Amino acid sequence: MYDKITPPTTGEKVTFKNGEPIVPNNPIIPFIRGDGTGIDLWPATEKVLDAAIAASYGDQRKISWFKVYAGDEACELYGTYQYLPEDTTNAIREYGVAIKGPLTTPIGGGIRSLNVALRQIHDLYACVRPCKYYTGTPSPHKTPEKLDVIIYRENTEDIYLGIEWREGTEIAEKLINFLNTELIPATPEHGKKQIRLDSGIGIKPISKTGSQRLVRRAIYQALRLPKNKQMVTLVHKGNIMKYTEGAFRDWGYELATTEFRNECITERESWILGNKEKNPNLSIEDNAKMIDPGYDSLTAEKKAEISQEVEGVLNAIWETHGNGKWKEKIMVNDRIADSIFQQIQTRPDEYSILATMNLNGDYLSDAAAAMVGGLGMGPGANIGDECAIFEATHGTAPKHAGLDKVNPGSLILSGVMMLEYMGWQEAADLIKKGLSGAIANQEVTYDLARLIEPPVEALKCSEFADAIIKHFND
Ligand SMILES: NC(=O)C1=CN([C@@H]2O[C@H](COP(=O)(O)OP(=O)(O)OC[C@H]3O[C@@H](n4cnc5c(N)ncnc54)[C@H](OP(=O)(O)O)[C@@H]3O)[C@@H](O)[C@H]2O)C=CC1
Ligand SMILES: O=C(O)CCC(=O)C(=O)O
Ligand SMILES: [Mg+2]
Repeated sequence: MYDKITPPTTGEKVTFKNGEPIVPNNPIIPFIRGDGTGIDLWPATEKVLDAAIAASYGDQRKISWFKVYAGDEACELYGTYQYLPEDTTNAIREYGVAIKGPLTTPIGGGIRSLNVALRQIHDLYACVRPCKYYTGTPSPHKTPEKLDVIIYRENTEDIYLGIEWREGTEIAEKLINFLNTELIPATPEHGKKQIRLDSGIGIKPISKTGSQRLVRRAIYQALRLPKNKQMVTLVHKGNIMKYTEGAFRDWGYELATTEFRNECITERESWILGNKEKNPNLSIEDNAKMIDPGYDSLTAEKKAEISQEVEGVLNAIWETHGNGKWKEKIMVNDRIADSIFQQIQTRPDEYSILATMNLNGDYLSDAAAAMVGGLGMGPGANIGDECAIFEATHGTAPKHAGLDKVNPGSLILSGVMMLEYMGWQEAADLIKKGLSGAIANQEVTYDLARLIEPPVEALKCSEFADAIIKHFND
């Protein structure tokens, strides 16, 4: 079945039922070492995962690792330009759960991202990136411990669909002419806008299906969190791009208030109910004024719309959510993308799950990781209904490659996410304990060592892995 790889002789496949993995005690897990610093990160990660599993379960549980190839290593084995062989995608499909190091993507020309290709091929529509502070981690932020968010980033559309045409090509020119002469004039709201002929063109599709399945996963995750963290924030730039970013927000709210009606309350609904709770005799119009401070200067039509909204909410959910019952529900709100970047810094503890489209989530996950110690501490997972691939938020960091230097914390914590996904919580907890112990003892790699005052001597990547294992016994 495979051309150049051979699965381990012992172990079984992970299977899936209703989107959840069923994990045997000896799963076969494909791994991609990765380009650049992958050569340093993967051995450190494998060592820590194996040690934690052995310490937690003895010989009752064990991963049989299955080496598969992508990126530079794949070209060495399979030949020129064979960056993502079918062997690799077939193995990931067959075994269901995989983990990978980073893979290089050239800028401008060259191959399209292998990382993105893997997410697309396996329909791993939710990119899940928790940003949580480990005590003692040096951070550029004053109160990093207040940040504890999980970014749910849509992982298959928006810029990831990758539909674009280079400036000057026949199709780009054809498309620009079609837009300028037919589509834009046919859409009155676009006025006299025209696209310059020397433009590259990219298409940014945001679908209702893609948005809602992502938000659905985010809400399910919120249901698993403690009550005070049950909050989902829809991140968008809907003030500028109404039918893509704005639609993402609207579809998110629609899902929350239909499929999860009993579990969710929106922020605006909470204001309407809260106003009536404080003053049971409040008129619909006065309530409308309170939820929309600019109410008095609105048109009659807009005022009527807001009053209808208030009346609609009271009629629909006063019985089920009123009299403070809404405080027990998942709070769904939304924030404009630029604003959320400052909000997570100025009011980090007011956020929990951030549901985003693709590009916003890409930026936001690096920025949030920086607050809790940097990219060396940023884990991630790409989750679909019948497959999952775990990988760090960062890339190949080529200038550090092969130096046994970079922080493996991000890939190790991605492994922790994998263990949790598999239900192997004891091993996951042991690694978190070891990591916390190493950091508290200032046994850290260069990226964290340079932030500590006074600076401490940095451990190598491999030494940090050993330190984590040593601190299992703290
Ligand atoms: N999922 C994936 O595989 C991803 C792949 N990429 C690809 O990676 C390549 C390089 O991208 P680039 O923009 O340089 O971004 P990187 O994330 O690879 O690196 C940027 C900087 O982040 C810091 N950093 C990254 N990883 C670690 C780590 N493990 N420990 C400590 N610090 C770390 C380093 O900062 P400093 O030097 O200041 O210490 C590094 O120079 C590109 O080809 C890009 O497309 C990018 C993102 C994700
Ligand atoms: O695939 C790449 O090169 C970049 C991917 C990326 O930035 C991400 O997954 O956050
Ligand atoms: Mg990124």
